[in-house]
This record gives sequence, C-alpha cells and structure tokens, in this order.
Amino acid sequence: MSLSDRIIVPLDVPTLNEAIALLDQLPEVSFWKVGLELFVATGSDILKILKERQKRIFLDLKFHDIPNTVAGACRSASQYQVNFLTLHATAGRNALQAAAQAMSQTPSPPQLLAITLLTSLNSRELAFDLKIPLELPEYALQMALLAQESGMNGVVCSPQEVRQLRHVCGDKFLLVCPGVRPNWSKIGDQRRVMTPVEAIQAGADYLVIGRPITMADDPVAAWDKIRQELDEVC
Ligand SMILES: O=c1ccn([C@@H]2O[C@H](COP(=O)(O)O)[C@@H](O)[C@H]2O)c(=O)[nH]1
Repeated sequence: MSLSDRIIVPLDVPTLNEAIALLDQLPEVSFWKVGLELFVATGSDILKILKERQKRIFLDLKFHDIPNTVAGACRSASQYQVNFLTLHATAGRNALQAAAQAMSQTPSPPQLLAITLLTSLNSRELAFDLKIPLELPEYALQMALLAQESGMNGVVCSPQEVRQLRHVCGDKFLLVCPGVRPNWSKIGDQRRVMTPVEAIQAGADYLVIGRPITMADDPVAAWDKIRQELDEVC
C-alpha cells in the first residue's frame, strides 16, 4: 500500500453535492471518511456513491450506548460493507464485546475501531472537566487496552500516543490518527496534534486529514503538498 493510500480524508460537509464536489476534485484520494455531519444530513446515499467509485470507506459514527444498542447499530451499519466503523471505548467492555460478537456473525464485517480519547481534548480538560484522575497518556493506553481485550480491531487515537500504543498493543492492532496537522495549516479545534510525517514515523497505520485539505484555498495543492512531504521523508 502506498503512503497516500494511508491518508483518509473526511467528507465533513452538510450536503451530498458538496461531498460529490470533493470526490470530483480529489480523484487520487482512495479512502474517504463519512462522519456524523454528512450522514445525519443525507443518510447512506454517499456510501453507494463511494462504492461505485471503488473507494474505501471509514464510517465514523462513534456509537456510544448500552451494549444491546451498540451491537444493533454495528449490525445495521455492517449492511453498508464499509471498511472501518467507530464506537467509543467509554461505552465500556460489555458494549465493545457485544459489538465484536455481533460482527463475528456478520458476512464481510467492518474493522471495528474504538475512540480512546477525542483528539480535541487536552490533559487539562481530562482532569478538570471529565474528572479522570489519570495522566492523559496513561488514560489513552488504558482505553486502547480495553478495546484490544474486548475484540476491537484497533483504535482511533492522537498521533501523540501512537508510539506507546504501538509498543504495547503490537503491530497487528490498527492505529488510526486524526489530529494531524501539517506545520503550514491551522490547528482549529484539535488539541493533540502532530504533522503527517511525525505521525507516520511514530507508527500510525492511517492518518485522517480533513480541513488542511478540504478547507484549503486549493485542496488539490494541499493534498499534493502533504504527499510530497511524506514521500520525501518516509
Ligand atoms: O478523536 C477523534 C476522532 C475523530 N475525529 C474526526 O476526524 C476528523 C478530523 O478532521 P480535521 O478537519 O482534520 O480536524 C473529523 O471528521 C473528526 O470528526 C477527530 O478529529 N478526533
């Protein structure tokens, strides 16, 4: 797999037309993420369009509910035959296990990824707002271990935690990283960030890079620049 096949671009737009415009503009992108904004607004039509264009799909719906509901939601999502599907590790062991069990009885299931701790949160918010009495890297590690023990295929994590998670969880556990910012782009609401080169060098399997590409004045130039930066160093 080439390095550019390891970049996932989110379709974080509110309409199907805007999503299709991005697909048309960036034909070299092979892996797209559909998240809550587009899916809630337009439903599953975009998934059919991505399939017709032979793209890989990350359905990022971040399920967080009781075990029976999470398992049912994963079962329903599996009908779309997407590559990745997300749920929150904080739904707990029983919910993660119920999801894994549901997927074991599904033909061509997605790879289940648990969110460890949203990349928009920092250690101050973890301690003072969420009242978690662990250091952030330790908390992210505990969420990843919970996910691994519960049968998840991998986690969504910040690139800042990748080196430690790769070391502890091993090579087969998927590490998918949002919170990726080239040093020429705005950080926005992300808090735990690294550059694409740093994230790949730390051991990330996939990078999720959205606004630095999709909101750039010239998305094609931004995509090319990120690919070049990766090709030069990795
Ligand atoms: O912890 C998480 C989990 C998911 N995301 C999603 O990734 C993209 C990031 O987009 P950018 O524009 O590059 O910030 C977005 O769709 C999030 O919903 C995340 O950022 N952090």
